[in-house]
Amino acid sequence: MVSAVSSCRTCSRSHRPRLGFIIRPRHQLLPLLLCPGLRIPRLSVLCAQPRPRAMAISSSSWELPLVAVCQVTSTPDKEQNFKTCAELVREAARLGACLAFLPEAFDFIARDPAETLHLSEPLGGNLLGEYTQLARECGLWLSLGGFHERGQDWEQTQKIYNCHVLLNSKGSVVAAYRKTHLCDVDIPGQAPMHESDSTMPGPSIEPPVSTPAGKIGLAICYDMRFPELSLALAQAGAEILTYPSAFGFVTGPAHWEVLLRARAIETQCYVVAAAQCGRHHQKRESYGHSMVVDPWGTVVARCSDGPGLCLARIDLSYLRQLRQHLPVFQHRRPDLYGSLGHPLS
Ligand SMILES: O=C(O)CNC(=O)[C@H](CS)NC(=O)CCC(=O)C(=O)O
Repeated sequence: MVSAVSSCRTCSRSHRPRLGFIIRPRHQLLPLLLCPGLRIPRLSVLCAQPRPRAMAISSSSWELPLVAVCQVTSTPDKEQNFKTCAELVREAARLGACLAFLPEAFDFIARDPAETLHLSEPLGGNLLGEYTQLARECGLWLSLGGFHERGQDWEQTQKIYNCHVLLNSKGSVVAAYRKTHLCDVDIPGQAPMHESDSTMPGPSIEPPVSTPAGKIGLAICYDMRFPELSLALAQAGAEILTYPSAFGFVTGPAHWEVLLRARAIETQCYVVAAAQCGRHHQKRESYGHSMVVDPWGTVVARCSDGPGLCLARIDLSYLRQLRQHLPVFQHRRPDLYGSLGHPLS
């Protein structure tokens, strides 16, 4: 089967396909023929949609939008970080993704707050210019998960925003969300995090944005601990929630996957979480485990250890079916606990 020459479903040419794997319901791995022209970076898992048995498959999964989740180890070296991210984004485009997600602090992870401030840039700076060109060159949308942004108030505050920027395939900024919950935590066994030393909390939640993969609600990392935000985004129409992250090694194993799956199940959204991994410098290390969760709560794609990417298809007809079968948003009791879902209107 591997050596047969056939018409490729990825590039439509005839060639000898190469063997990859697809995850099936209940975590069976099934062999899959992949396009050999594509250099697959450290593990790419293409995922079928696991569904509850009763749900029909309405369309061929090959027609569904494909998204790529990039996992990197940012360091204080901005130029090198850009090179690594750009390589993954180009790979995502070659693999057919319409949207690539980069993690929080994709631009850099500095050694201390002073270095963070020193390396930061405004949205109109050089780095965003390079990403604009990259989006255009590759013809895909980019979720830039957490950019250290010098905002309009930089001169007065001398602090930055942790800004999640969404670029369309022409490289235009279509949304910018500034992290609203800052991570000021001291957890035994993990380096203390005092994000507010260098960063201002964002003033608002952004309405979900229409993209080729679905309506995206923007959030960042620590925000995932606040279901109020994800419910507000879901009630405002989000179909995909995004949590670009840099989780630590104590909270990571305990909370990361549980929180992401809970947010997916309770909002009935896809959840995309691109993560930092590995050692950034002497004082900082991140947990990795980038993943995509479907609205049923199944992890449909995950990155392996180290930098790389994984891919998932987004099936909005499945999401709509699931919301019909399990209409939790019609069963809420705001008369008992108030309404969390209308701050965006
Ligand atoms: O520092 C930067 O440059 C970018 N910002 C971050 O990495 C932020 C603040 S230190 N990290 C988190 O929010 C981790 C949350 C976390 O680990 C948890 O919720 O358990």
